[in-house]
Order: sequence, then structure tokens, then C-alpha cells
Amino acid sequence: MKPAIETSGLTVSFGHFTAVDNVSLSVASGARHALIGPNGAGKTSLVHALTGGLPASGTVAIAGQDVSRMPQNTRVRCGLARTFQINRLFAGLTVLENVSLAIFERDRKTSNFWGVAAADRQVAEEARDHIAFAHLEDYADHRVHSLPYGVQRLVEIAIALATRPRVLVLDEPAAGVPAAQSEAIFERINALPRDLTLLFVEHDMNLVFRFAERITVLVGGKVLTEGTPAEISGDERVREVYLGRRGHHGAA
Ligand SMILES: Nc1ncnc2c1ncn2[C@@H]1O[C@H](COP(=O)(O)OP(=O)(O)OP(=O)(O)O)[C@@H](O)[C@H]1O
Repeated sequence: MKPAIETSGLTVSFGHFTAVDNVSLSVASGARHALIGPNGAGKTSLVHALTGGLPASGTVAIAGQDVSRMPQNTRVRCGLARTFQINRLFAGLTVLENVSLAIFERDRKTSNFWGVAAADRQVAEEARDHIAFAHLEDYADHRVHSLPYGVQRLVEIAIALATRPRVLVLDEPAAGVPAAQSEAIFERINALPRDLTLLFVEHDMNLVFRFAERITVLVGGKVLTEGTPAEISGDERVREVYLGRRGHHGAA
């Protein structure tokens, strides 16, 4: 089976500074794959280069399809989604309305959303499916602003599911959530359907070692190494450049 994501020579530059340097990354279909590295390693820039949010040289393929020259919205249609930031949520609308809106957007029916929303049972049914996958059934009719931050982050995931992705890229999905709840968020993410490939950026090593099957370590924009959690935790170079540091995210 072709890898869910495959990059070759992926490079992102800001002027003379190279934030992502010739990265060749392969994420197996259905994998739970983590991207780690110290602050400023280029993780977020790499995510943007994958999803089309930043201009990059090199190639990106999704399930064997070259998407390198495609804009972000076309990549979404090829099955590559990333979670939306909280500020993309409509705080005054319910979870069900937010997810329904994402479905309308996918089907390009946004212009008459207000007229159709109530009537379109099919959309509501599909939205409830995505809400169930994100384990948000109990919150479907709650307005987003009334929900705890951790639950709002799960709403982002339900919205991303509305694009029917085969690959979901999550940049620090539990950021800003109290530590006690971040594990629950990862448990829910991990329980997403197995045919959905997950690539996530995460600073908390406990979460990475618990939930990732493969780990790619990025340092100075380059891939330092890639391996299983056991291989990465036993790698002296990783310890030195990353695990040995006491970063502000608490990596030990
Ligand atoms: N728009 C930009 N213009 C110039 N430099 C940038 C820009 N965005 C990021 N950088 C630089 O590129 C490097 C990589 O940044 P990036 O945010 O991708 O790293 P990161 O690994 O995600 O870091 P963190 O863990 O702190 O979120 C950093 O040195 C950063 O200062």
C-alpha cells in the first residue's frame, strides 16, 4: 500500500533562513505518527508545507497522488485535512451547527446555509456521525463558547472529519488544555477509525510515547532520525538534542 503521506526534498525558506531542510518523510497508511523536535525545529512549518499553507519546494504525495502544486483547499479534497484552530469555530453556534456548516462548506453550499440548515436532515445526520467519532454526542446541542477548552479542541477534530479526510494532521491537539485532560484528548484521537492516518506534533513526551507508533525527530529543519517509540527513547542523539533538554513544555 502506498504511504498516506510521502515527501521528498521538502524545503521551506524564509528569506535566507531554511526552516524545513530537504525533508523526506513517509507516513504509513493508518499510522499514528508523531513529529517531535525542540522549539524552532520546523515542525509547524513542515505541517504548513504538507497542507499547502506555506510555499515549499520538493514534493508531497497523498496516497501516491502528487499534491505539491495544489493549493490548500484542493489538498483537502484529496483527503489531507488539518485541524482548524479554535478561532475558526463559531462560538455562538452549537457543536452540531458548526459541524453542519463545515459539511456545507465542503459541498460549497455556504451561501444559503441559513435557509437550508434546518431543513437538511442528511447534513445533520452526517454531522452527528462526525460528532460521534469525536465522542462529542453529549455536547451536540451545546454552544461552543459554553464548552471547556479541551472539548472545544475535539470540536475542531469533528470539523476536520467533515472534510472526509484519509490523513489528519494535528498540530499540538492538546495545547492549552490542562495536563490532566490532555491524555483524554489523545485517547479520543487515538480511537478515530484505524483507516484514518494521523500525523501529530506534540511536545509532551509521555503522550508521544504512549500514542505514537512511529516518531520522526526534526532538528534544525532536518530529520535527525525516525523509529518506533522504543528506538527513539533509546537513541542517544535524541536524548542529547531533545529529551535531555528541559524545555518549557516539560520534556524531560
Ligand atoms: N513566517 C516566518 N518568518 C520567518 N521565520 C519563521 C516564520 N515562521 C517560522 N519561522 C522560523 O522558522 C523556524 C521553525 O519554526 P516552526 O514554528 O516551524 O518550529 P516548531 O518546531 O514548530 O517550533 P515550536 O515547537 O516552538 O512550535 C523558527 O526558527 C522560526 O523562528
